Amino acid sequence: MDHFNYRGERLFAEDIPVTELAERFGTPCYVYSRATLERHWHAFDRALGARPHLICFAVKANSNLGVLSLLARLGSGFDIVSVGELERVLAAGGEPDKIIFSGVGKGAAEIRRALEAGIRCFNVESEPELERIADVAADMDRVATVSLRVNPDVDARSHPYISTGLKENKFGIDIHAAEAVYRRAAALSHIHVAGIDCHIGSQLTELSPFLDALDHVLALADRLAEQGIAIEHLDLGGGLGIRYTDEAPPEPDAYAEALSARLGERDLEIILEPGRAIAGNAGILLTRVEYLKPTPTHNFAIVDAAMNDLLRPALYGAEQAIVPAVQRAGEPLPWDIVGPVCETGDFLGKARALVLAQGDLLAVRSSGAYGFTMSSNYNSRPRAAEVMVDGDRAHLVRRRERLADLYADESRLP
Ligand SMILES: Cc1ncc(COP(=O)(O)O)c(C=O)c1O
Ligand SMILES: N[C@@H](CCCC[NH3+])C(=O)O
Repeated sequence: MDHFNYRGERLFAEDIPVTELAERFGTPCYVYSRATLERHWHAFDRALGARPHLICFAVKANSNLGVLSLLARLGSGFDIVSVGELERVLAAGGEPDKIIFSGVGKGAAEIRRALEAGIRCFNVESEPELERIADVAADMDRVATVSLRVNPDVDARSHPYISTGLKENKFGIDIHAAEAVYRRAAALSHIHVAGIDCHIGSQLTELSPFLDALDHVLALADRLAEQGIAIEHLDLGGGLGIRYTDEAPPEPDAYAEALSARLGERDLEIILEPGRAIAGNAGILLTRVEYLKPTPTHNFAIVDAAMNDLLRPALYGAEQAIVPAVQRAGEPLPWDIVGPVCETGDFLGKARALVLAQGDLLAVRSSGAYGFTMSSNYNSRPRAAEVMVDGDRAHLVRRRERLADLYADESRLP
């Protein structure tokens, strides 16, 4: 049995034809491969070998309970950015002491709930956040373990919306200001300083920005050690890219090897927070062609999935491969694959050379990360179903929303 991989070389879990999945579960529909998710998680875990480490899946990439529970059973940790993600991880059976809480805007109630649950560490993104965590922890008579997320001013060379490590970005604490904040943290009685955290962006296709950032982080760790502030772990964030079309990102092995070479004999636990590299090429979005609409300038294939289901093309101009479930003979035409939403930006792909007919089933590849999690009810469209394929079986891990769900919690004016 073979499935997908980072390079997206295989499309579907072979044991079940996607046509059957579409019949059973309807379209649009997200389909995930259990074997691929597991293989990708193990690839990171194995890559770090005997070095003490924790792979914390970035929940924002895919927060389906089926996906999270599968990873929890492998022993995965989780990187969360909200109390909503925390509750999902706990509901999926994730271990609290393997949860890392990132994000620039943690609310007091979120901090309280995370402390109550017993998470492993807060990645602190500003001095006022540090003070808030200390206050909440003092109020609860707990000690909060923290890392400071530093901003090393390194260009991830990714899309500007998903680059996070430049000094003009809102993320992290300027690495030059970080020492003073560490000194403050070390002096707070309800704070335990454990690590340094750094995440410079997503969909990185080269190693050098990661290594530049690591150099800055290691230099900071050395300066802190001189001041008596011992660092136990380095959290290097997520960000390793995947192949959507023709990218050739490094594999986890190569990444880990380069990290290890830099780390040498240092006694530091490594935490990684991969999201996309685990889930991206473990999922596809199935959609059906509703209408073909050739016009004098463009051929539009109107499909039943839209920007509310998969936002990446509209938001970032992202290109994801789109392939028909059944290949038709004939001369390909350039088709714009568009959804029913009332926006010109509602497209899944542009000028794709395909032979199409009304009713055809298409798969948008590499949709397992930042697909469903970024979906919305725009145009009052119900969210798609999510299905997990496991060998020759498939089960629904989230049903398609019913129309009544869309207004169940609203009320008319009295
Ligand atoms: C703090 C943090 N950790 C981890 C991730 C996961 O990133 P990726 O899906 O690129 O691995 C992100 C998103 O970029 C993030 O902001
Ligand atoms: N949503 C983005 C990635 C954001 C990463 C979150 N820090 C994408 O689809 O590429």
